[in-house]
Amino acid sequence: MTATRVLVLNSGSSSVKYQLLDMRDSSRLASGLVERIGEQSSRLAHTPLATGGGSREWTGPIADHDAALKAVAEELAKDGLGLDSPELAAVGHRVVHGGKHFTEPTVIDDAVLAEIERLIPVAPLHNPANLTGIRTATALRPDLPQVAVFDTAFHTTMPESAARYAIDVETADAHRVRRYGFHGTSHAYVSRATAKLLGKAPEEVNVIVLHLGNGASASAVERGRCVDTSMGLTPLEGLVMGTRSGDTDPAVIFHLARVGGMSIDEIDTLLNKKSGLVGLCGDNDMREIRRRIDEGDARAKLAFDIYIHRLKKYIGAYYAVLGHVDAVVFTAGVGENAAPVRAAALAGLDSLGLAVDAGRNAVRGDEPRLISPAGARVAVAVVPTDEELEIATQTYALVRR
Ligand SMILES: Nc1ncnc2c1ncn2[C@@H]1O[C@H](COP(=O)(O)OP(=O)(O)O)[C@@H](O)[C@H]1O
Ligand SMILES: CC(=O)OP(=O)(O)O
Ligand SMILES: [Mg+2]
Repeated sequence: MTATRVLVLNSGSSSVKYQLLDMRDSSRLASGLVERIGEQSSRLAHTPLATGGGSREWTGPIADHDAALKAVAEELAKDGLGLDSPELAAVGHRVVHGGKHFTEPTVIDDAVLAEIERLIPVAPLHNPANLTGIRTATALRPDLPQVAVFDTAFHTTMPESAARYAIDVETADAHRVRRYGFHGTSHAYVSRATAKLLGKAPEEVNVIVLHLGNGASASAVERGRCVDTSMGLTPLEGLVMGTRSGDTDPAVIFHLARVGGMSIDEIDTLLNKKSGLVGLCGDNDMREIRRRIDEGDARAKLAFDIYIHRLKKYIGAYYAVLGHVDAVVFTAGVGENAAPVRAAALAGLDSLGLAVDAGRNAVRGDEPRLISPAGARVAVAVVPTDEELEIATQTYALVRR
C-alpha cells in the first residue's frame, strides 16, 4: 500500500488547527481545532469527515500544546485515522518564522529544529508552539517524515528595497534585522486562487492580498511573486490586528520605557497582546465590534475606523508599489466574513478603479467570488484561504520526490 495521507498541524499561540487529507484527491478525512489551550475551558472540536460521523466536542482543561496534540491523536484514533496508520505519508507543520534561510518546505532534522528554536525571539507567540507540535508528532511516529512549511518562505522574493529597514546596515546584518513577512502560505494560495478566478495564470496578474484574521497582513504580489508585505521582523508590524498594534512610531517604545517606567517585557506584552482592536475597544472579535457599533457604541466605532484607515493606507501603498493592479482580494476570518470591512476599506477609491457592489458583497459563501461591479477596471474578490491544504500539498510533493 502506498501511503497517501498527510496530517497537517497549524499550531498557534493558544490553539491548534489540524486536518488529515488524502492527497490522491486532496479530500479531507478529518479536521478540527483545539482552542483556549492553557485555560480551564479549553475546547476540542473534531469532525471525522471520512466516516460521515457528526462533530464531537469536548470542553475541559488542556494544559499545553503537548497535551492538546495527544488529545487530537486520540480523537483521530477513535475513527481508525490514528497516527499509527500505515497510510500516513508525512506530517506537515506550519512554522511561522523561518528567517532568511528557509525558502522551501523542509524535512525536519536536528539542524532544522535548532534553527526554528534560534528564531524564537522573533516569533515568541508562534515558534514555541510550532516546535511542540513537531516534537510531539515525532515522538508518536519517529519513522515518519515531519515537514516544516514556513510562513516566511513566500516573502523571500521581496527585493532589498522592501525587505530592508533604513537603519545602519552593519547593525542590522549583525542581528539579522530585516523584514521577513508572515502568512506567506495563505498569500501564496490566495493569490494563485485569485488568478484562477480571473481565468489567468498567476504570472499574468498583479494582486493585493488582504489576509485579515486575528493576525492580519497585506501583500503585493507581482506576477506570482511577493514584492512587499506588511509584517516585518516579527508579526507585529503593519495592519491593526485583534490584539497587536501594527505600525507605531518606534519611539513609542522609548517613551513608554523612559517616561512611562515600563519594562521592555511589559511593552512587548502591551503591543502584542493588549493593543489592536482589543486595546482600542476591549473586543478583538469583529462580530462583537459590529454588534456594538449597531448599538451606537462610540469606542467600537473608533476602533473600527482606525482598523479601516490603516487597511486603506496599505491598499493605496501597494497599488503604488505594483503600478498596475488586476485584483484586490480579501481572505481569512474577517476578510471572508465581514462585508462591512470590505465595503469600508474600498469606499471612495473609485478613481483607482476600485469599488464594491453592495449586492455581491452581501452574499455569503465558501467559494471564491467577485464582489466588484460588472465591468470594473480592478477585480475585487473574496477567496477563502486554506493554509492546511497548501501545507499538505507542499508536504506531499516533497516526500514523494
Ligand atoms: N462572521 C464573521 N464576521 C466578522 N468577523 C468574523 C466572522 N467570523 C470570524 N470573524 C473574525 O475572524 C477572526 C478569526 O480569523 P482567523 O482567520 O480564524 O484567525 P486566526 O487564524 O488568526 O486565528 C475572529 O477573531 C473574528 O474577528
Ligand atoms: C503570523 C501570524 O500572525 O499568525 P496568526 O495570524 O496565526 O497569529
Ligand atoms: Mg490564521
